[in-house]
Amino acid sequence: MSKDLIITIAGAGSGYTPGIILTIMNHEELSVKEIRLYDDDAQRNKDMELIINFILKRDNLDINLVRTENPKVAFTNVDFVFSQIRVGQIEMREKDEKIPLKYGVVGQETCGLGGFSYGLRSMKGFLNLVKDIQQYAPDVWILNYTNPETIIAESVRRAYPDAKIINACDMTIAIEEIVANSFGYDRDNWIPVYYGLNHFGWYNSIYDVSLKRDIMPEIIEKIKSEGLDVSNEEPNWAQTYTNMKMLVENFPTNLPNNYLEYYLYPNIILNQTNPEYTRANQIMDGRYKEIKDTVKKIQTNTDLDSINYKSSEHGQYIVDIAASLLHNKNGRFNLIVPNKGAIPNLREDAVVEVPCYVNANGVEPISLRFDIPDFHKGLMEAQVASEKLLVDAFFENSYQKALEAFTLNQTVPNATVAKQILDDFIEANGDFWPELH
Ligand SMILES: NC(=O)c1ccc[n+]([C@@H]2O[C@H](COP(=O)([O-])OP(=O)(O)OC[C@H]3O[C@@H](n4cnc5c(N)ncnc54)[C@H](O)[C@@H]3O)[C@@H](O)[C@H]2O)c1
Ligand SMILES: O=P(O)(O)OC[C@H]1O[C@H](O[C@H]2[C@H](O)[C@@H](O)[C@@H](O)O[C@@H]2CO)[C@H](O)[C@@H](O)[C@@H]1O
Ligand SMILES: [Mn+2]
Repeated sequence: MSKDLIITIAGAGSGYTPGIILTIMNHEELSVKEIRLYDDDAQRNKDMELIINFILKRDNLDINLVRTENPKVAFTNVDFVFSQIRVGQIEMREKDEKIPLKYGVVGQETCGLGGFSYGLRSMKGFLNLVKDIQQYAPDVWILNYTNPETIIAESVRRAYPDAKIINACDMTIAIEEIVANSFGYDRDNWIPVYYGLNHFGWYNSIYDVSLKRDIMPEIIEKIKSEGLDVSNEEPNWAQTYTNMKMLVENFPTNLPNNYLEYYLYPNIILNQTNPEYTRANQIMDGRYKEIKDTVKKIQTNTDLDSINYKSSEHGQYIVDIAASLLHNKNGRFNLIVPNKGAIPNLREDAVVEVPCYVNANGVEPISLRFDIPDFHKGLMEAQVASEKLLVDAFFENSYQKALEAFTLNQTVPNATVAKQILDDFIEANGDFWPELH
């Protein structure tokens, strides 16, 4: 295969970049001649350039690597953009998590009010990114991981309805992976039927083609009796997957997305959270430190054998989507798309996460053959409405809509607290947020 593709990674300073590039380089169906690292933080971009150059040389991988902070250079003549930006970086994530916690409310990156604070920031930065991509590469496919994904997807749909964007989340494959590994299944045999909003959904069934039955009921029983095997997980994710047992004990009809813990059990999550040292602090001391340590090792030529970035499920998922588009493979992926009847008894203008086929013509969502239960529908309707109000607030510069969004969020006990947290976030976000009046 002759090498022809150019891929740009936007938000290249992210610690996910080495895993994504290693997946690209080892993928049999993608023949890439150039990878461009694009980030608006030159230092983070340079650090990643150094790491990627080291890996390419070490592994004898032949590719043209370009580093740029200039959108024109990043996007001209490119075939795919993989986007994974974090507007405001980790320092603002820390505020997203800690400000609600001051008021006894869940503080999380993508769920609850932390997710709304991130959402208003992320929409502003992401829509600028899409504007640049549209200017220099109007026909390019954007494969997006940038969070919070439902809010991003809704805002792009309103501002750039013709943009070719696929919004994907790695959470469901991570759930499937840990379930399969815990109980000895082969998930290559699975046809999962999943529905929801991003970080807010449930499995309806998991048909195993080799066992010739829906194995979701027995998976739920196994989680109830044995719990998931969290021995290979870092402590934060181990706690999350351990909490899945409680979720299925109380709601045993469907395998849930773990992120529902923030909406169904905020009381328990608050007890498990240290308001002085949140997930952002763990990442500063983890992924961020690993990047800096790796740069130092390369610069000082020491301990190079310990540099251990690997291809991962996270990279595999987005790269497989690109291959399915390129080679018309009709691969099946859970993606974040306008509902338009895919979930028949949910408002058609919701942005939902459902199984989709991906081919040369883009994304073809699968319509469920059943109505979702009232419990899920009720939870989702409140979530959809609150997320839509937040997007309205962004486009209309409306404080009132933002307050309504915050008040309606199911992690919030009352409107007084919603207003206090909103006002704190306005101050903390400054120019990262649109003006609200
Ligand atoms: N969808 C998923 O399932 C999934 C999985 C993992 C991470 N994510 C998301 O991917 C993103 C990256 O996560 P991370 O933890 O690696 O973050 P990170 O902060 O380590 O890296 C993100 C990079 O984006 C850069 N950036 C910020 N604004 C930018 C802009 N306007 N233009 C170009 N670059 C910009 C930053 O400088 C930073 O280097 C986040 O949005 C995160 O929520 C999503
Ligand atoms: O707290 P972080 O930054 O480590 O993770 C937040 C992201 O969590 C999900 O992705 C996980 C994935 O589920 C896990 O198995 C592994 O692959 O790492 C991923 C990132 O840590 C979630 O889907 C993302 O949207 C979050 O950004
Ligand atoms: Mn996700």
